[in-house]
Amino acid sequence: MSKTSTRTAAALVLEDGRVFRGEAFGATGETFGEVVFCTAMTGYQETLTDPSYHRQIVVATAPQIGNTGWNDEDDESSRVWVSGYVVRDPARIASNWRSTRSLDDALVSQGVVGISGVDTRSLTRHLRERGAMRAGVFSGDALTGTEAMVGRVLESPRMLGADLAGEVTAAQPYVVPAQGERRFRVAALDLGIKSNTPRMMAARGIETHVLPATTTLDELLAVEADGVFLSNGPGDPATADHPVELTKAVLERRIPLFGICFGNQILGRALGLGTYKMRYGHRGINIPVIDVATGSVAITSQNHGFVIEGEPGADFDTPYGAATISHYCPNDGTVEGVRALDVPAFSVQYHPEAAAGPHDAANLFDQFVTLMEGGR
Ligand SMILES: NC(=O)CC[C@H](N)C(=O)O
Repeated sequence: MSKTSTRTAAALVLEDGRVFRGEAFGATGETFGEVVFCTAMTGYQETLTDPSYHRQIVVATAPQIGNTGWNDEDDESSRVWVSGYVVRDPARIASNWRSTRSLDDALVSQGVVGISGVDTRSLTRHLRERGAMRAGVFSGDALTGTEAMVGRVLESPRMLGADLAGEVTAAQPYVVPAQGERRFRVAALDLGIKSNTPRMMAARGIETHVLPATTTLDELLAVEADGVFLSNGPGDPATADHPVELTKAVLERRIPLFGICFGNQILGRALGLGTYKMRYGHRGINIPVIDVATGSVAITSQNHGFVIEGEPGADFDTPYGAATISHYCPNDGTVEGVRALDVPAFSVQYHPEAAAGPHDAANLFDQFVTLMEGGR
């Protein structure tokens, strides 16, 4: 149990000159990133520790944040990755049987600069209309004149063209064992993998070999895996040339392949599709996805700002045979999945590992198992 006692003024400054004033939350200082909003009502610990949010300042649209504190179990990686956190009304008292400290304390101890007391509804409407953009959070000595702060924001790097997987990937390969008997071995390219992904695989008898983003084809093949997994991750998929080349080699060899989010964008590129930056992306845990083949809807966890080009349900030719746009989002018609029809490969833009989020899509890990069974 702890509370934010001192009130230090803070400002969120957007690159278009709009300023939102509030109070320092977490660490005091300055931070920069692309400001994006996340509509999840729960799961802030998973969001903040998801490497895909690297270099992003996340705005929580849920007005009350921090109620369940911070625990030792729900981290999706070894640290908080968001570059800043914007909330309306932080809980003054954290209360949960698993909580070991407050959200504020967790942010302070990891040096993450945040701001509270912001009219996050107004901010979200602004971002929805103008699109995600660069921003900075300033407090303490860093809080200066608006013009100077806007200038600092304009000097910070853009998300378009950002190559960030190398900044979040594991330095060394490591293995997550299967639970119970080992049925399969998977080589997982870590572009910003979340902890729950190998856990979901382990529960299905998969031993996961997590490999750094710079892994060569020879190193990948040396794992002698039954399947290859392409993880989620931060940055612009248009920069992910090395993972795309690896993926092409995997498709040529007909090794079963499954990808999530960044991994979907990489498979899309390997199949010849382009990617583009969305106006404000999809970030939340109740986003609908339609499976074109069955017409069924899954409610899913998502966080992406880029997307593959394509028409839902359209088949297209690739160097590896035919492929199809398998899933789309009914909110805006954007592509949510792609599947190769002549080689064993598929991927989705959403998060079947669902940390946090609903479990509607968990069966995609079972589909990966089925593909690997077919590959034997
Ligand atoms: N969660 C992810 O893998 C995100 C993929 C990519 N960085 C995007 O924003 O679209």
